[in-house]
Amino acid sequence: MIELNNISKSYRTDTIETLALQHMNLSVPAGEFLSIMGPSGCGKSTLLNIMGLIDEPSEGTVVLAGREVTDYNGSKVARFRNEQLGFIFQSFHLINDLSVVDNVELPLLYRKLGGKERRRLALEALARVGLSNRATHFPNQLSGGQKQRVAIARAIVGKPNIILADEPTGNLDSHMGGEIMDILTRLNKDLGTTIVMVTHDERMAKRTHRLVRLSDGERVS
Ligand SMILES: Nc1ncnc2c1ncn2[C@@H]1O[C@H](COP(=O)(O)OP(=O)(O)OP(=O)(O)O)[C@@H](O)[C@H]1O
Repeated sequence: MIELNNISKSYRTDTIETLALQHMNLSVPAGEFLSIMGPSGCGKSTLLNIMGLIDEPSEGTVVLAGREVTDYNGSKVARFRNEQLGFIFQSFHLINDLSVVDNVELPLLYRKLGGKERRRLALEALARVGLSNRATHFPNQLSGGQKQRVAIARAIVGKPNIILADEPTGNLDSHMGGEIMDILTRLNKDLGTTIVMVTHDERMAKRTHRLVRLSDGERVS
């Protein structure tokens, strides 16, 4: 389902070259819930961004949903990302001027769907994260845990095969973080969504199927 083949990534500025990932191989079967851990700066976000087609590798190939996507660009990347991938970030990335349900509908604006159908799907996604009763609220009227649940609803509204989550519980206390893990676990079990999650929290990582540890841009276990 996700295959990274011999991926390296270096960032160049005028004076320095940083090797963020070195010859990384990783295969994530469909339906797996995988966590990635490692010290700050070891390349976790870079890895997730390459899987999510947000960043391009300097070397190596990426296969997602059976397609070699390394050379995709422009509208092809945008479309593939919109249809196949859902993203969740540590700091939620909600739009404060839009209501909860409008935030959730955003990824659907790029699909050929009528307004009613978009609304129905957004409400269905909100029900899945237990937030039907907050649809007309605005993000600043919600707790951190609720904001992250809205972000999850937005990530799943387009029914992606893969969810990429960068420290989804990083800004939450352990109780709220546990609730977010409950929701992700349920999505993985009920819908078979493949999830790759970067975390700093061993307790969250223990709740996933497999843990990959990185150090200095390489897999160590
Ligand atoms: N746009 C960039 N330009 C230059 N260097 C970068 C860039 N993005 C990341 N790096 C460098 O690449 C390395 C890996 O960064 P990355 O953000 O992937 O680490 P991380 O493991 O996610 O760290 P953290 O846990 O602190 O978020 C770091 O040394 C970082 O400084």
